[in-house]
Amino acid sequence: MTTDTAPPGSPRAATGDTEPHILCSDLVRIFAAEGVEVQALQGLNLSVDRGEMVALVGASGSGKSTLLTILSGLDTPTAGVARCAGSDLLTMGRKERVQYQRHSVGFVWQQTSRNLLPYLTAAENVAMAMVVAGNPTKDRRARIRELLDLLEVGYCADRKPTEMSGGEQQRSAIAVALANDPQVLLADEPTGELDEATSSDVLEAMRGVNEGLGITTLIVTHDPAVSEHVNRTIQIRDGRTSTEVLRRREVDEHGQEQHIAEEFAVLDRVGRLQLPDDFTKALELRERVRLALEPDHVGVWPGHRPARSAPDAVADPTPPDAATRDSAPLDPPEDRS
Ligand SMILES: Nc1ncnc2c1ncn2[C@@H]1O[C@H](COP(=O)(O)OP(=O)(O)OP(=O)(O)O)[C@@H](O)[C@H]1O
Repeated sequence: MTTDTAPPGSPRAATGDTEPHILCSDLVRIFAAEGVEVQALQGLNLSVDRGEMVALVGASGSGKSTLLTILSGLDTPTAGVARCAGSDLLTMGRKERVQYQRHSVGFVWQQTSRNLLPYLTAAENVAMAMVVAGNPTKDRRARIRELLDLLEVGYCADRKPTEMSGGEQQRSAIAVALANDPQVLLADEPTGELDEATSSDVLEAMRGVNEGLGITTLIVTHDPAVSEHVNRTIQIRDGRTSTEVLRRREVDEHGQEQHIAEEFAVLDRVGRLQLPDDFTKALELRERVRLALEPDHVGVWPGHRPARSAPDAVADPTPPDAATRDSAPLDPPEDRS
């Protein structure tokens, strides 16, 4: 277990929780297929506080679905730490795993056919999730109505999936995922099969659920518009978290509300970080680089170019090639892809 201190002002600091609601530390998942090993997760670190809504983005094959499948309890990591809603996902036994899947997490998949049984209505689909989890029958009808109304699909209660639009199906799927009051909602490309306007509605519905019920929400997506609906977007690259964009609102000196987005590189416990592709390409950084500690930043220079004024960039931290890249802001990940 790694220790983790809640940053001041974070939801965890406010609630006094000592542990993030989702915690992955040096998480590894290796798949062996036809004698070849694939390292889908290569020491991934992730910390999400209770009540946060976070988007996970990244290129195809970067490990997003692998991570979500582990967090949903459907797959077991090869090594590392993975804890979610108080459960240890590496050591939990079969019985605990079933309880975890039924009560601690709710899941929404991209394919509506995987979320809803086609021969049941929306209300029956929610009821089925409750029955399977052994939830008491008392007040079940009222609870189903309440959930469908919350997702604004109360009028679809008696409709089967084929009688609903894609957006209505995904909203009903969210109601199913919430049937047993999970602490964490996980969604893998929930808007992957929807058009832009419907996607926005579904993401807004998820935000409503996150804010209204306080459910910690993690969404894997390729949808660049997701950034408008979450305060934190984490990019995964090659099985590791690489950058994070944090968004906040501020009122400027003219009383106008400003939306501010800042991108950060993720630094892990042992000091590793990933430089963005466009940075490494711009300076032809490869294999090894020169580093220098400055009073308020760390300089990085190409290792293959000779430093004109000094053979050792650490001894003389201002080689002429350094230019001013160290102060260049990172672009949002979606803008770079
Ligand atoms: N069951 C499996 N067996 C073998 N390799 C796998 C398995 N599942 C995933 N992988 C491999 O692990 C890597 C990460 O896959 P993953 O599905 O997590 O990526 P992703 O970021 O979700 O991609 P996409 O955005 O295309 O869904 C890929 O190289 C993939 O081929």
